[in-house]
Amino acid sequence: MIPLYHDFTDESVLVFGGGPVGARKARRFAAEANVIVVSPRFEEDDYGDAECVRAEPTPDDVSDWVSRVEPALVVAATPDGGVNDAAERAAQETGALVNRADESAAAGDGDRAARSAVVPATIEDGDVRVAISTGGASPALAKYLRERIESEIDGAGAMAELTGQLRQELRETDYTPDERRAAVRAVVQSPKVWKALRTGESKARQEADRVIRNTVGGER
Ligand SMILES: C[C@@]1(CC(=O)O)c2cc3[nH]c(cc4nc(cc5[nH]c(cc(n2)[C@H]1CCC(=O)O)[C@@](C)(CC(=O)O)[C@@H]5CCC(=O)O)C(CC(=O)O)=C4CCC(=O)O)c(CCC(=O)O)c3CC(=O)O
Ligand SMILES: NC(=O)C1=CN([C@@H]2O[C@H](COP(=O)(O)OP(=O)(O)OC[C@H]3O[C@@H](n4cnc5c(N)ncnc54)[C@H](O)[C@@H]3O)[C@@H](O)[C@H]2O)C=CC1
Repeated sequence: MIPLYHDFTDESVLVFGGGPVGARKARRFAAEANVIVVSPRFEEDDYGDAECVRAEPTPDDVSDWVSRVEPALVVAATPDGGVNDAAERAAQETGALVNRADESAAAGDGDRAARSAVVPATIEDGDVRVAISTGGASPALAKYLRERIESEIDGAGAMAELTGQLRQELRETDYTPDERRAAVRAVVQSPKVWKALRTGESKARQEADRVIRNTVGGER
């Protein structure tokens, strides 16, 4: 499996099953996509901005839903293997991606359905995103690693913003490409800049300018 970041803006995601798992996926995708959840019951507190449609499709009904909604991604999160199988087939027939919540992807690439996608454990800090998958083998491990890495990358979004700005500014100077690279690397490695970004106690920008001066000399 190869990780990709997919932009779901203006796309639809069709979720079958409104239990805890369907609701979690709905919340996740509704941050960006138009999400429709089809389920006979909706007992969770939060489905994000998803549209919840009360229905209990049989396996035969599922492809009609998929043709009508034309989703980019189908999520199969019902406890009914027949419905989830039908959702997977319908997704494949229409060219949509499919995420099965009920079936371990641990079996290995050979046994995974075509067009199948796994939802990773994700950490977001501004434009910085870290996604962790165990290839389906151990979701609990993906969650545990996510919790550990979360504290590691505190401030990364702010660091991305700061160094994004610095990269632009350095392009306008007479520094050579090698010097520019060294300057940006020194900033992202600087414990003082990280500390300034995390605590807001001192000015991160000033600290970064100091690091750049120490690395490649004064203004040019
Ligand atoms: C294949 C995959 C398909 C998919 O859903 O995309 C899948 C499948 C299954 N999960 C199961 C169980 C659990 N899943 C979680 C949690 C998460 N599961 C997520 C993803 C994935 N789960 C995909 C693979 C990801 C990878 O590659 O690692 C996360 C990362 C993302 C998310 O879902 O949002 C989210 C953590 C989010 C976070 O906290 O950051 C917990 C932990 C908990 O709930 O505390 C448990 C209980 C402990 C355990 O079993 O490990 C079962 C057994 C069900 C049963 O026994 O009935 C199956 C089915 C099977 O394995 O057959
Ligand atoms: N991927 C993951 O992280 C996890 C996956 N699972 C798997 O995902 C499945 C769903 O998990 P939960 O939400 O905890 O299950 P759940 O049984 O609590 O909820 C399932 C939902 O599906 C609905 N449903 C039943 N028949 C349906 C149909 N024909 N069409 C549409 N909706 C229907 C039910 O009304 C219920 O709202 C489980 O059966 C399990 O195999 C379970 C735990 C974690």
